[in-house]
Parts: sequence; C-alpha cells; structure tokens
Amino acid sequence: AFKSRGSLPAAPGPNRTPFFGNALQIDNKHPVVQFKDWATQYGPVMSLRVFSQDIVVINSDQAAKDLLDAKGSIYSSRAPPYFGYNLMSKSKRMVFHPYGDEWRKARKIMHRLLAPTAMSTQGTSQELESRQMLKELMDGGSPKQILASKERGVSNTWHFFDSFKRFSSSSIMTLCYGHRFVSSCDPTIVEIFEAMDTLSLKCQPGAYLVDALPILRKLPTALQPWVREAKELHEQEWKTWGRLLDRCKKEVMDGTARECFIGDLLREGAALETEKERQEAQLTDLDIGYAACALLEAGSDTTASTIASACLAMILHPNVLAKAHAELDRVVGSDRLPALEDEEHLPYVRACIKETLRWRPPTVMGVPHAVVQDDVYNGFHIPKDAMIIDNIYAMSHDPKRFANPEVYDPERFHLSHPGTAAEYAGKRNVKERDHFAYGHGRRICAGIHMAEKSLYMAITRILWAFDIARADGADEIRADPHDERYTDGFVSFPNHFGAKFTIRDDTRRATIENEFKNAIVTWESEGLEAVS
Ligand code: HEM
Repeated sequence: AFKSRGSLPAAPGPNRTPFFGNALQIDNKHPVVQFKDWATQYGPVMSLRVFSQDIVVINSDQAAKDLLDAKGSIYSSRAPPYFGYNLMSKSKRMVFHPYGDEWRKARKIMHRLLAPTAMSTQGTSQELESRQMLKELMDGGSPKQILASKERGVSNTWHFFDSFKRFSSSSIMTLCYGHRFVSSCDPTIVEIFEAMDTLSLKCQPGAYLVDALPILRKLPTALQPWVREAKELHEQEWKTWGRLLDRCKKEVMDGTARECFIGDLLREGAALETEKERQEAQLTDLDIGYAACALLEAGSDTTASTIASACLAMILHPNVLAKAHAELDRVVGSDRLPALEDEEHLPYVRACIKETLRWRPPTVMGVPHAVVQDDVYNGFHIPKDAMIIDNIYAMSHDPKRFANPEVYDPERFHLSHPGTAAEYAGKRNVKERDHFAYGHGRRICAGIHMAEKSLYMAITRILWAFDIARADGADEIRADPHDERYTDGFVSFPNHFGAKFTIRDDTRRATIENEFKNAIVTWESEGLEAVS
C-alpha cells in the first residue's frame, strides 16, 4: 500500500511513477477491461493517481453502498473536467455540477419533469415514438431515407441504431421543447450526437493537461491556447442549444408553444423582474439551454445503447428470445401492441431488460463523483477531493455477486425481482439491489423513471414484433467480453453489428401499420410534426 497523507495507508493500486503517477498506465482505449482486471487484483477499493489528482475506484457493491449511498453527504460531488465543464460548458452542464446549491436547484427543476408522478404524460410520448421505431425496423428505415436512397440509386444508409437514437432523443425532445425528431436524419439530432462525441473526447482523462494541472490555469490567457479552443467549442454547441431555445422563446411570446418543460421555465423566468433574480433561480438563457442539453445528452445514448445491447443479446441467445416470445404471445397475443399495463404480467421480459443493464451497463464507469473531505474506509485513507470512480462494470461482473457474469441470463432476475430499478436502488441491503446501471447515492440517474419506461416500451415491443438474427452476410457476432466491440467514452455503445429484424407474422405487421397511422393522427391533432 502507498503511504498516504495521513497516518493511514492509501487503498492498494498499481505502482506509480514520480510526477505522472498512473497516468501512463491507464489504457485510454479500453479502460473498462483494465479497470475490471485491477478490481480483481486490488479489491473493493483501489487507489490511483494521475499527476496530482487522487483517484479512488470503487469496485464492489458493498463499498459503493457504504460510501456513495451511506456517506452521500460527502461523496456526492463531482470532479468536473476543467476544459469540458468550466471552459467549454461555462460551468452549466448539470451532470458535472459540484455538490451544492447550484446542483440542488438544477436537480429540483428537473425533478418536475422526471418524477414518477410526471410519468403519465411522458408515457404517451414514448408510447407513440416506439410505434415509429417498430415501423422503421419493419421497413428497413424511415420513409424519407428509403425514398432518398431510391432516388439517388444508392443503397439505404439507415442502420437500426439510428431508429433507437431517434426514439430516445425524440421522446426527450418532445417533453423538453414540444417538438419531435421525425427522422434520424434531422440535422439537430446529428448535431446533438456529434456534440456528445466531441464532449466525450474532450473530457477524457489526459485530453488536456490543464484538467490535471490546475497551476496552468493561472497563466496569462495568451499562454492558454485551450481557452480559445473551448470558447469556439462552446459557441459551436450553443448554436444548437441557443437555436432551440430561441425558437421556444418565440413560440412562448406568440402563444404557439406547446406545453413543454423549457416553455414552462421560460414563462417562469419571464415572470421574474431582474436578471439577478433569474440568475438566482437559475433561469438565465444559459441555465435553461443547458438544462435541455443535460436531458438530451444524459438520456439519448444511454437508452439507445441499452436497446442495442438487448438486440445483441437476443441474437446471441435465441433460447432467451424464444422464451420472451412465448410470454408475450401468452399475455399480449399478436393483434395489439404490448402496453404499459402489461408490464406486471411480463416478468421474463422485464428480467431481460434488467439483465441487459447488468450485462452491458451503458455508463460503464458511471459519472465520476468526488469526495469533499478526508475519510477512512476499511483502514484506508480516502483523501479529500479525490475523484471517485463508480466502477459499475466491475460490480456488475463480480463473480461473487453474479455467477458466470459474462453469461447473459435473465433467470437471475426472473420472478425474484418484480420491482423497478428505482425501488431496488433504495434498499438498505445492497444484495437486494438488482443492478447498478443507474449509479449510486444522491447523484443516481435523475432520469431513472423515464429510462425504465422507455426501455420497457422499446424492448418489449421489439421482442413482441420481431425475430432477431444476424443479418445475411454480416460478420459473425461473438459473445466476447466487453472490449473493442463496444465504444469507449462516457456512454459505451456496441459497435455496429448486422442484425435482421423479421416481422413474426402478418397480424403483427398489420398492427404496426395501423398503430403507426394512428400515431400520425394523434401527432397531427396535437400540432406536432408527424412525418418527414
Ligand atoms: C438506460 C438509460 C440510462 C442509464 C443507464 C443512465 C445512467 C446514469 C448514470 C450511471 C448516471 C450517473 C449516476 C451517478 O453519478 O452515480 C446518470 C446521471 C444522470 N442521468 Fe441517467 N441514465 C439513463 C437515462 C437517463 C434519462 C432518460 C435521463 C433524462 C431524460 C437521464 C438523466 C440523467 C441526469 C440529469 C443525470 C445527472 C444526475 C446528477 O448529476 O445529479 N438519464 N445516469
């Protein structure tokens, strides 16, 4: 063990070199695999250092419970990347807010939209969006894409991931702004996903020396070239968030805004008299624009990645798909879509969703927390201001907790876990928790209820509608552990794989056609964009 600042040792971890600490050892390409191996080697709590930044990695369910949950008052801050948060996001990206009043206010504002009680209206948006997703999977793309490809005489560039991303982002967009994304080619979707990729890259440990060496922030601005780069990146992403905000402002002014989260915030902001009041209430343009940004960024890729992983799991395990089909046939039949009310009667399908989140949690190492005072755990010193990594992947693949963790096996949760992830997250006994995909403690995913509803709607309906298999001529799909087959970055996505979605029978085909037509009628009657 390393000597720590106090008399107690630091938690064990790989050897460090002077000045760099472990900076040169961390595998920036596939940290998931490396951190899981380190977890096996060093145990529940491990320590690293990158330059002068202490990092404590939490590898076991119990340690996460003891620290992130039970000591939430000191373990709920963040160690925001200076470049990505302070400079590029003007300290407004809520996911990175340090623990304190600003975070509390932002989370309270979001709670109005994301609380379970707000679900009744949200359920509608996800329910309708999932019909378009089914139609696209059935037809092999959106009408616009198919037509454009035909006209240009090229093969269709649609990939089924596009439909998952459109589904998740359009559901959130409708709630935030009262507008849909009718197509995955919508330029705003493209901008949002590109901005997320940029942010992910810019926030990677080691991307900017100024993140790790605060002393550099004291240099004259002329000697900090990254300040200019961050300003340009901010301006670039604000083109998207500012444009959406301006459109909503205009609609609120001329009375055409649909009921939506950002419209409500704008009305509240307008009711405040001074800029100071708006700042205190966090209702300035930047606050409101970045609130929508937080929701779209936190909720789109995570949800879409989980739907993609569920499909991957079904291709690898046809026996699981057959069992899900049998349950759906028994409970729902073929002439109507599965509905929210069916959920309690579909324990196996629900278990498949839980197992997907355990097997391939999309935020593999959560969002780093930070501890705000010195602490002791199991005789090890946890230094104040250490970055705390919630090693969700290692916990979800701990063989002591989940036997044969690489095996995708919904039986782990079938019948034993009828409740939602939010219910199990609050359990005192950590062994009763289902999985850890939504993180821990006071920073646990703010969108957990919405995520659960979206995943249920999307995955249940896909399983109901289709046989899913490897596409003809596609590369072999192997049940490899989480490696280069998944992308790196905050949200880990399966790399593209070739899948074939075959509608199970003509009754289901007709049901999807009908329900999609009905969705168009509903969207049109509500003044929403219906078709591209
Ligand atoms: C499968 C879907 C999702 C997964 C697996 C997921 C997972 C996570 C995780 C691991 C965190 C960090 C928790 C921590 O720090 O301990 C988080 C934070 C967050 N999530 Fe989600 N998420 C999902 C969907 C959503 C959705 C749909 C929304 C909203 C529309 C959302 C909004 C947020 C927000 C705002 C935060 C920041 C919370 C804070 O810093 O206080 N998430 N999520």
